[in-house]
Amino acid sequence: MTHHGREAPKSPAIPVTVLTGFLGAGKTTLVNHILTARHGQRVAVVENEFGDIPVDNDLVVETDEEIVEMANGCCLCCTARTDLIDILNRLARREHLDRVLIETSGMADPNPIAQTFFVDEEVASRFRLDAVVTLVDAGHVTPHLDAWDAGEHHTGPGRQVADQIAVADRVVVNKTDLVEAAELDTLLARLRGINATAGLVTSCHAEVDLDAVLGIGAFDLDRSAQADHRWLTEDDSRHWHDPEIGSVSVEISEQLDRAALERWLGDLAAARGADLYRLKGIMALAGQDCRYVLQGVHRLHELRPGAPWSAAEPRRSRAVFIGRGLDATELTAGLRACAAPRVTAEA
Ligand SMILES: Nc1nc2c(ncn2[C@@H]2O[C@H](COP(=O)(O)OP(=O)(O)OP(=O)(O)O)[C@@H](O)[C@H]2O)c(=O)[nH]1
Repeated sequence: MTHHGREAPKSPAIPVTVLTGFLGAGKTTLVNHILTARHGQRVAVVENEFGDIPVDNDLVVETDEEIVEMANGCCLCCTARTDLIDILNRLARREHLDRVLIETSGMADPNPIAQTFFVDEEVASRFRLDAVVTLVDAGHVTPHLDAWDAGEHHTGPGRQVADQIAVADRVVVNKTDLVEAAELDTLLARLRGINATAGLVTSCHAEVDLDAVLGIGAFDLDRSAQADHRWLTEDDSRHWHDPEIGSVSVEISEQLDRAALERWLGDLAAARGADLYRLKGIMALAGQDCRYVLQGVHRLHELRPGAPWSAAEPRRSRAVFIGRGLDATELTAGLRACAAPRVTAEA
């Protein structure tokens, strides 16, 4: 484009951080940590969901200056790379954008996402990939890595977990509160075995120094000797998902009884915890004026008060369950059975 016969000055490329990590590792927690830190930057967040009902955008903190864009549907890596290009090109037209964070779904292979920054010219001219940051759940990753080591390469999520660690420029080992020091040391050594070059940082509730995750410059041209050329070669054999892993979304209009919900969640965790990788939702509890945020990873879950319901908003509960061999009918019926008694009697 010319301006008064001269080349218009090119604005500097906007750095993009791809946040990846298995379900529940702490990606949204890290996004919120970054958004709420006092860095004075305008940050756009691109969220990708695994599940029919978008929940993640409700879990990301609301701030005035940041923009949240959604890329719904299946994994970004399978179907939505063109969506990502469209979103980025739209974002590029905005003024004052300092940085983009892409939070991938816990099931996504970050490889094709990162490739987008090299293969699409328009994107490449506006944005530069800063780094792939992989979150690891210190409390839950070990069984996945054990399965991977045991050769279960095609039957479990171990491959995704190992891939996400392998492609990282920085690994954030989160949830250190869930493990003893010795266990953490063993895990760190194991992670170095999978990826010897990525810097490792540990965190609790993803509270890391921003310098540890932003401005890494892993793909800078002047550091190209270190660049990982796997990004530039499309290899379909790496593009794999476990067919048994899926998501079940449930949306119900009845208000829920908190005690019944807690009881059901406890039973579900006991019976299906190993296969229930992730559980999250916005719950409408009877007698409460605010939404309740439900978060779960395997057998652990928490239900805590969130933002108040706005007057116009229907008080509905929405939940997404992600795991292996989940039974949609059973989950839907289970959640419905938690409806507060008064509402059940009217139904
Ligand atoms: N104990 C503990 N819990 C944590 C920590 N960090 C995050 N959590 C909790 O773990 C749950 C999952 O965290 P998220 O940030 O939503 O994880 P995520 O990777 O975005 O999850 P997906 O979107 O499902 O892939 C939430 O209940 C968090 O509050 C931590 O350091 N320790």
